[in-house]
Amino acid sequence: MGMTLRELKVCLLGETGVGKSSIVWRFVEDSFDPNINPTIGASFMTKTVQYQNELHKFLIWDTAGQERFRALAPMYYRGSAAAIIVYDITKEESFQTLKNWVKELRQHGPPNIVVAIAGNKCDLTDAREVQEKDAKDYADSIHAVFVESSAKNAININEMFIEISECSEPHRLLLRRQCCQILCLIGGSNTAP
Ligand SMILES: Nc1nc2c(ncn2[C@@H]2O[C@H](COP(=O)(O)OP(=O)(O)OP(=O)(O)O)[C@@H](O)[C@H]2O)c(=O)[nH]1
Repeated sequence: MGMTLRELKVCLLGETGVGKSSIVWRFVEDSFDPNINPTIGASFMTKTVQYQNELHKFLIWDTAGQERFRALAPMYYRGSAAAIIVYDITKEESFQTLKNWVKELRQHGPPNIVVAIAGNKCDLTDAREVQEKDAKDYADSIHAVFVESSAKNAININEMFIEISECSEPHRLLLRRQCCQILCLIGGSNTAP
């Protein structure tokens, strides 16, 4: 029996150096490079995982966090089903930048985009500047998925992508149902499947 394939376009946003590329690298290749270079423009990767008898194909756009690339971001978040906004738990300023990304997505992003907030580098607890509870409360207030992650130690990376996929699912099923109804109407039937 064939499996259903679901495609999900995901973009990563957040200040430079918070670990966006490292998160993608950990998810796609299950590896970590402490000397990874800053992203130029954006990079694209895909990964397909099997989850509950379905194949979930993630189409991942990793954007560059450096200010000079900021204007490019809309090209990547437009049309995305989900956005992972990353901050660094050891840099309070990166959490403020995250809030600006949330505002921008609300104003200019797709209306039903699933937002996930990742407090990355949670292996560096001694240098923590952002309290987990504060970030979680903020994420709850905007109905976002929230994890503290470590690309270095492979904490909550796979889990976050699966959660994003689960959150996106009802919307996608709803869309499919609407498509079916439209097709039935075109075909002259008034009974939706
Ligand atoms: N300790 C620790 N370091 C990390 C972690 N994730 C990333 N880093 C390090 O943080 C630095 C920046 O990581 P990147 O993945 O390049 O960050 P980025 O957000 O993609 O940066 P830009 O491409 O400039 O936007 C690198 O030295 C990484 O090795 C983590 O979970 N823990």
